This record gives sequence, C-alpha cells and structure tokens, in this order.
Amino acid sequence: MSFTLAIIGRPNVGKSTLFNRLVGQKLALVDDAPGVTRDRREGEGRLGDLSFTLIDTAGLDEGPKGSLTARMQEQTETAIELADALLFVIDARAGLTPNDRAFADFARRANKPVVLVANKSEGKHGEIGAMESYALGLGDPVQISAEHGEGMGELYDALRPLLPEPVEEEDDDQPFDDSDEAIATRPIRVAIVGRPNAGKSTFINRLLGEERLLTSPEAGTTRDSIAVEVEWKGRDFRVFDTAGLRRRSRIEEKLEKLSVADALRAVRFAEVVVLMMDAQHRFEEQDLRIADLVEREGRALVIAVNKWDLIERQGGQIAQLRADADHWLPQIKGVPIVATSGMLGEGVDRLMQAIQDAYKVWNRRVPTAALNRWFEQAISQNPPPAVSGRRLKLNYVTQAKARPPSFVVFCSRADAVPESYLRYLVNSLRGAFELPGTPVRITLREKANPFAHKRKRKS
Ligand SMILES: Nc1nc2c(ncn2[C@@H]2O[C@H](COP(=O)(O)OP(=O)(O)OP(=O)(O)O)[C@@H](O)[C@H]2O)c(=O)[nH]1
Ligand SMILES: Nc1nc2c(ncn2[C@@H]2O[C@H](COP(=O)(O)OP(=O)(O)OP(=O)(O)O)[C@@H](O)[C@H]2O)c(=O)[nH]1
Repeated sequence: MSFTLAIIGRPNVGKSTLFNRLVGQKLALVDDAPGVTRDRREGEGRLGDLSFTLIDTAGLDEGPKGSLTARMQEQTETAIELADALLFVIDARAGLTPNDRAFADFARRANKPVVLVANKSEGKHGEIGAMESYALGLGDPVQISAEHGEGMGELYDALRPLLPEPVEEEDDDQPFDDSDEAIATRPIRVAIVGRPNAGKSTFINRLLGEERLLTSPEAGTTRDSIAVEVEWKGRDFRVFDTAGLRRRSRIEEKLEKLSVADALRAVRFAEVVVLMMDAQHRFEEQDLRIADLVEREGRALVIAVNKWDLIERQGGQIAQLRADADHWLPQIKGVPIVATSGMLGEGVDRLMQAIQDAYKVWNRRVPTAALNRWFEQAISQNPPPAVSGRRLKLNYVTQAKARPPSFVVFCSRADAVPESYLRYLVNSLRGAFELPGTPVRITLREKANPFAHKRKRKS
C-alpha cells in the first residue's frame, strides 16, 4: 500500500473539499452518489509529483451542542491508525473551537507526523484562525483554500519531506525546516514562464548543456511542462519549463487551455518564478498579467529579458529596464531583472544567482527586535491617519511566516486603516529589511495577542 494520509478534523472545516481537490472530481462524484453513506472514503491523491493514498473522514454530523459523537471519534481513530501521516484541518475563518482542540489531541496522541492545515484561508480573514492555531502546538499552519486551490504549493512543501520518494535525496529535511542550512541546500523549485517564443526551452537547454527539450521557431512548441534537475555551481535546482502562457482567445483549443492551466500549476509548485520576456516585446500585457499572478500566488519573481543579443547596445539600457519594471510592477518594487541570451549563453550566471538571491529573500525571517524597532520608527515618521476624529492605533507587529514574508499588525480598527497606509508600511518594510521583488504581506488584526493567554499562564 502506498503512503497513506488521513484527513481529519471536525465537521464542516472543508475536509471533503480538500479530498476532492487532491483526488480529483471523478472519484468524489462516484462516492457522493445519493444513498452512498460512508464513514470513510479512500482515493489515490496527487499533488504535483507526489502521490499517496488519501483517507477522508467527512460526512458525519456534530452531536448536540457541538459535541463529538462516538461514531466520529471511532472513525477518526480508525483513519489515524491506517495512516502514515495526518492532515489535520481547521477552519481559519471560524477560528478554533473546543472540538478542534479535541481533534488536535487525537492527532498528537497518534505519534505520527501531522500537517496542520488552516483551510478557507482565501482573502484576509484566514490569518486570524491561522494565528490562533499556533496555540495547538502542532507547528506552523499551512494556509490553504481547498475550494479555490490556493496554498497548494505550501501544502506540497509540507508533504514532500514526509513522503518516501526514491529519486530525491533531499527528503530527510524536516517539514517547515526554515533553518539557514536547509534554505541553503534544498533544491530550489523554479518555474520558467512567459509568452510563447520568449525562449524558455532554449534557455533550459543552455542550462542542461544539451538539446533535451524541443525548441523551434514556431510559437507553442512546448505542450507540457517538464521538470528537469539542474546543478549550477554547486546548487541544485528543479526547473519547470512551461508551455507559453498565451492570450486566451475565443477559438482557443482545449489542448491550449490545458497548457495554460499547466503553466499556472507550475507557478504554484515553484518557489521562484522566472518571467521570461522577449527583449523586443517586453512588458506586454500578458507579461504583466503573469507577474501579477506570481505576486498573488506569493512566489518570488525574477524577470529575464531574453534575446538580449538582438538589442542594439546603447548605454543606459539596463537602467531603463529597471525603471520600466518598477513602473509596470509597482506591487513588486525592486524585482530582480536580468538581461539574457539563452541562445548565446549570456547572462545565465547572473540569472541563476538572481534566482538564489530571490529565494533567500523569500525565505527571510526578520528578527523580532529589529522588526519592532522598524515598526516604531515607521509609525512615528508617518503616523496612521485619524478616521472620523479618532486616531488609529497600531499596537505591534509580528512575522507570521516566511515564503513569502508575511506580517500581522495588531491595531484598534482594522477596517479603518486605508489601503494607502498599508502600502506605505509594506514599502517601508521592504526597504528596511531588503525585501526587493518578493511579495510582502501585511495583515491587520484587531483581536488581542493570541499568545497573551499563554504568557499569563506562565507567569
Ligand atoms: N470559503 C471557503 N469555504 C470552503 C473551503 N473549503 C470548503 N469550504 C466550504 O465549507 C463547507 C464544508 O466543506 P466540506 O468539504 O463538506 O467539509 P467537511 O469537513 O468534509 O465536512 P463534513 O462532511 O461535515 O465532515 C462547504 O460549504 C464548502 O463549500 C475554502 O477553502 N474556503
Ligand atoms: N536571438 C535569440 N533568439 C532566441 C534566444 N532564445 C531563443 N531564441 C529563439 O526563439 C525561438 C523560440 O525559442 P523557444 O526556446 O522554443 O521558446 P519557448 O519560450 O520555449 O517557446 P514555447 O514553447 O512556444 O513556449 C527559437 O527560434 C529560438 O531559437 C535568444 O537568446 N536570442
């Protein structure tokens, strides 16, 4: 039997939705046929290149006043027994309930690896439950939206080290091992995306030093994305080449649609995304849309302006590229940009270095003391505005996670803080801690410090 994962958690947190996403709709449809009531569903799940047997424990009602029925406990225990590792799901919007804590106890007692999943994390509301869930003592929550397919890359990151995978050697690193050493040695997952004909395959061939991928002057030669392992100057990379993202047209063929979906998937599984543009047609609408997608997916972005050999050399061109990038992509200010010629092998070293640097920035954790110093300074330099006569009070800040760097600011009235002030904080933070070109998230939160009760108990 293959590696088995059990999805556990109280009713309604989204276990079935996650199951369906990982297993695929077909099986779920079969099992959801009317009259088929089952305590447990099993299916073959896939996430990127990982495959596993998945057990879902959904479909039971909570007992009176939210209590757990004996049947629910029983089926959860059975599932846990069958599993090699657990996906413990909570509802990030609802926050923790006593039943979540009961399930967390089951999970802990199992003595099996547990991945804490904070579902329904799309939008801003998710941060709250995710922060609260730290208190369960099950490690960092993986924030996902099973319904919208968000956070699947993070889930992949969390699962990959748990699963046996003979081809990989790096698999003994711990989930969420964000130590400097782990960050410095893990293969970096890179997706190279861009419009058709930008030169993605040619570039990867150059990296590999052989004609392994098909390149041709016709747009859209690469139909599927292919992962290749590359070692460059002692560092391992896993590079995904994707079919060109192209403008959607009404007469688009099904095959093409699949290719676009494939590229989007590659973005989700990548840690660093290289947006490859043709130097002769740079910053086109589709390029900007890809960059925006990468930002929204929370990946590190590096821009390669390829076919640089076709550009007549004049002074100041790189500076112009820099200015163009910041003009068109203000949401990822300072995004690294490298001029390349995959054909001639120019700029390859610089691009590979830029990928490593971007990866480091994306993984950065800012020391708390420095973060607090920055916060006080940023607020006193440019205090938050008064809204309807009352000054907004921002209390303190904490880094909730890295990959990408995400922060939570605790404040008096979250809804009242204007977007522009948040942008000010993001840009100031970027500057203060050298976080260029990586998505930086700041979420506002009104509730008291979730760790406060812990501290009280200790004293
Ligand atoms: N907003 C949001 N809603 C979600 C998400 N995932 C699931 N839901 C919704 O949450 C509800 C419960 O989802 P299910 O997948 O049935 O939850 P379950 O944990 O399997 O529930 P039981 O079958 O009762 O054990 C449904 O209305 C879903 O549409 C998500 O990522 N975001
Ligand atoms: N002058 C020049 N031409 C290049 C360079 N890189 C690629 N090309 C040419 O551009 C064309 C497209 O290259 P590919 O590598 O197939 O492009 P792709 O982005 O993989 O294309 P799709 O498979 O359509 O997504 C080919 O004719 C290449 O020879 C470069 O650095 N300079």
